[in-house]
Amino acid sequence: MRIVMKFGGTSVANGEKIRYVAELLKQYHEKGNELIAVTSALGGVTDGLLNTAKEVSVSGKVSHVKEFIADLTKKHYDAIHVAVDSDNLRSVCIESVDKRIDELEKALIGICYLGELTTRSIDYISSYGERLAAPIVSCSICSLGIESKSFTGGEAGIVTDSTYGDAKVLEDSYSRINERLTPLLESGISVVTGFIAQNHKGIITTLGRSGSDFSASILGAAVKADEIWLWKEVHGIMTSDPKFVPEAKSIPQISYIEAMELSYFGAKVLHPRTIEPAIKHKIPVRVKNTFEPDFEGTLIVAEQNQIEDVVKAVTLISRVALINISGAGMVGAIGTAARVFSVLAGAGVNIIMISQGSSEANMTLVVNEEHLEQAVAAIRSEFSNNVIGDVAYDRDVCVVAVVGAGMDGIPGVAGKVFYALGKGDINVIIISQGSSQHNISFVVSSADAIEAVRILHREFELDQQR
Ligand SMILES: Nc1ncnc2c1ncn2[C@@H]1O[C@H](COP(=O)(O)OP(=O)(O)O)[C@@H](O)[C@H]1O
Ligand SMILES: N[C@@H](CC(=O)OP(=O)(O)O)C(=O)O
Repeated sequence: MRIVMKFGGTSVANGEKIRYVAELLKQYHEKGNELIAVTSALGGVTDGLLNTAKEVSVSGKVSHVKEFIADLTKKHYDAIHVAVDSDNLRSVCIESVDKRIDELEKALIGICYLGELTTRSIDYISSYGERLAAPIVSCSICSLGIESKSFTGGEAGIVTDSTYGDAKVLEDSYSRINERLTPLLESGISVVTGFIAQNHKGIITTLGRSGSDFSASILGAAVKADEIWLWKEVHGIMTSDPKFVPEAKSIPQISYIEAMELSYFGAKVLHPRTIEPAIKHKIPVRVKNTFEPDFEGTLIVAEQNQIEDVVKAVTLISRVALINISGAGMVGAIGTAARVFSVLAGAGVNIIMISQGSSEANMTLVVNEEHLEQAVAAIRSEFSNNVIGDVAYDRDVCVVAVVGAGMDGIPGVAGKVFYALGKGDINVIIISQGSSQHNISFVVSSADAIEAVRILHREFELDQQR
């Protein structure tokens, strides 16, 4: 089988884990599979890079850069010493890591002096997590006697537009990746950085946080893989986030559409755009636990399962905010909603949920918390003519969603959801159901959110073995 295997930050968190991953790849390689590995940054490194860049762009403290670089160097040197056996390979690996850390240090010091951090520089800085990880994973594979070379996403052929932080992949990437990586499949395992790509000028771009899943899917589609495997620290896609719902169970099979809805509604197990290239080329995606490789995990496929559960999972999106726009002037004022949407689009704000009562005197929107200030400012400036009386907001909210294609056309699901919440004394602030009928989502206060998820998980008996 031809498989693209992606390992997330928790799977390559340190030298021991990288070595384990290399051994896992070796086993699958020796069984006759053709493999491409996609690696994320060592756990926590991307956050560290971003936090440091933000901090020094304000404080201008070069000493802070030096401390961060010393820690980062130690973390990667430690990993190399454990993950790479031969002295020769170790020094090759250290040389490539040293070169990258040196570039990174210069860039961070530049940010200290400039005192500004553009979206382009954020992508450049955050790319170093994966750019430091890939040579270590590759050298670890080599030290087990298998040929391996590492590539950045751009070197592998992923070219995007210049929407830094959330770049869109250009269509010609697929044939370029195929030309560059397919000939290497027979001889060994190519290791490609997840998350990062480049624009047509060769400037680094990123595919959005947690974008390594998406990278794997792009590469899988390009080399016409039989399957794409995403290795994680969990038993696949589960009926809820096991961090909040310890009884959550692994879902053996799920459709592309359900997986997309789950990731859109906050299941952090999958980057929301991961499935797009897989759907286009009908490639099955497996989500597996790195540390229990014999457990089947979840298979994501085009077809629905024969025996459908009405609800497959309950998800939670935190770090969102609610905006309530109200005013008597909105009643019958044609085009108000269009103006709100267009002004928010212009301000780069993504709307997660919308609700408008038939009285038309108010409209409620849910946006990512980080977009709240720009959203409120944009709406206030657009409606200075008193159509809108007030723009209120609340940061203390979460979106909860029940997801499952089986609820399509089945009466009573919404009734069951809201009856159970009522019984549990959970106040629902707004409700939304898409016309796809694959989800019902609603907003509750942050204080109630985890309890709401647990209540629904029990109500739909998701804690029972399937
Ligand atoms: N429905 C869900 N199923 C499985 N994991 C979930 C779900 N919702 C949220 N998660 C979280 O997603 C994370 C996925 O595993 P992780 O190894 O961190 O992936 P990666 O390193 O690829 O980002 C877990 O930490 C888990 O808590
Ligand atoms: N390292 C990047 C990309 C990524 O996908 O990471 P992970 O696979 O650990 O979620 C991030 O933290 O966003």
